[in-house]
Amino acid sequence: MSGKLRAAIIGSTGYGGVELIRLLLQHPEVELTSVISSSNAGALYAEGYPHLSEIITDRLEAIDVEAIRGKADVVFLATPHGVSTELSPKLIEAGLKVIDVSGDLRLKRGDVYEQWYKKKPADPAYLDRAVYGLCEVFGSDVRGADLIANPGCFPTATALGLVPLLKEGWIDPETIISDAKTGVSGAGRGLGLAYHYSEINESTFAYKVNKHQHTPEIEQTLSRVAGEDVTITFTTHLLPMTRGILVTSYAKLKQARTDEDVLELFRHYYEGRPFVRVRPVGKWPATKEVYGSNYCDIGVSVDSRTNRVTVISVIDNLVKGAAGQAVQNLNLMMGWDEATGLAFTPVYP
Ligand SMILES: NC(=O)C1=CN([C@@H]2O[C@H](COP(=O)(O)OP(=O)(O)OC[C@H]3O[C@@H](n4cnc5c(N)ncnc54)[C@H](OP(=O)(O)O)[C@@H]3O)[C@@H](O)[C@H]2O)C=CC1
Ligand SMILES: CC(=O)N[C@@H](CCC(=O)OP(=O)(O)O)C(=O)O
Repeated sequence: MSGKLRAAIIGSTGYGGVELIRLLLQHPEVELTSVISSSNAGALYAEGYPHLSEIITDRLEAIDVEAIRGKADVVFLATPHGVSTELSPKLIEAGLKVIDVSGDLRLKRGDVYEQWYKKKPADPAYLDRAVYGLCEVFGSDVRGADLIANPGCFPTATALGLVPLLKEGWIDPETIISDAKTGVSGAGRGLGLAYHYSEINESTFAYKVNKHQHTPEIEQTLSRVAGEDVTITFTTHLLPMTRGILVTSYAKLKQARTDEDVLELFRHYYEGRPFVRVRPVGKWPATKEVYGSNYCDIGVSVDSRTNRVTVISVIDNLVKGAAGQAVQNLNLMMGWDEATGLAFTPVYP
């Protein structure tokens, strides 16, 4: 026994799962004990991911709650929507801690989940029990929790760019528009026509317009922070890049403010938070500047003619938008330093 926390990953063969492996392998308090697959148990993990040859020599294991209980203390679920709905209650009842990277436990209202995900919602007892792990905003709820709903990629970037303004009541909640762009790894490793090289290369397009499943998740966070119902216009676009999300949000300020006022508000709100970097006025963040890292970089500006604020936030969808925030949540759950195992620099260029 190493004395480390033992971790298993269900959905380990997907992009979220393989990113969790990268992060957990160099986490000083964690030992990765089980990589699990619903479809390929028995195969060598590295056969599907040759970049991990001689690094991960394990074979994939089947989903077996009893076996997982014998090998792990915490389970990460990086599975398609609908899987955690069924599996998380069983894992929790077996005494395991669970961090769910999928959308199944994020929305507190089952009817809203069903409307946007077109799937049966989880048992309300587990929706109540799941702590929504947007670390910089609700991190204090995560300490000591055993079931975490890890936020979605777009909701992380969008909410971090709007929360300080709503918390202080600086913007009119009815005027928020968020325009989001993502790389193709956001869609996972599965094949799809839209992600075919010749379809997305040298092209860009909007998708799920007014129907994106992250809309109610963003609204749930913003409403919680604002203390009133917030409804936003949210549009996602696919770009020909592998990783990265950039969200541009616009809203009407209730009073005249300057660039410096808004900058100061953001700097104050995120003071001491290791993964949010607020850029100086006029310096706009790029996705490449957070590539492979757990940072969310934010730039702000006020248009004095319209008294609208523009906020630009960027993350790596697979790190701060998925595996990195999941590890950050693990750190908070366990009472470790929030940045344990995550203090690496972005890959640049
Ligand atoms: N990609 C991203 O940027 C982000 C993804 N997410 C969410 O994380 C989750 C995983 O996404 P991602 O890794 O991109 O997706 P992938 O499609 O790359 O991987 C999903 C994995 O789930 C496993 N799986 C499929 N069906 C089942 C099943 N019935 N039971 C258990 N496991 C199953 C598959 O592996 P196998 O067949 O080996 O079991 C597959 O490798 C999704 O819910 C996604 O929405 C969240 C934030 C960002
Ligand atoms: C490019 C692409 O398709 N991205 C996905 C990102 C969603 C995701 O990753 O899933 P969660 O709902 O679990 O956060 C999408 O827009 O639906």
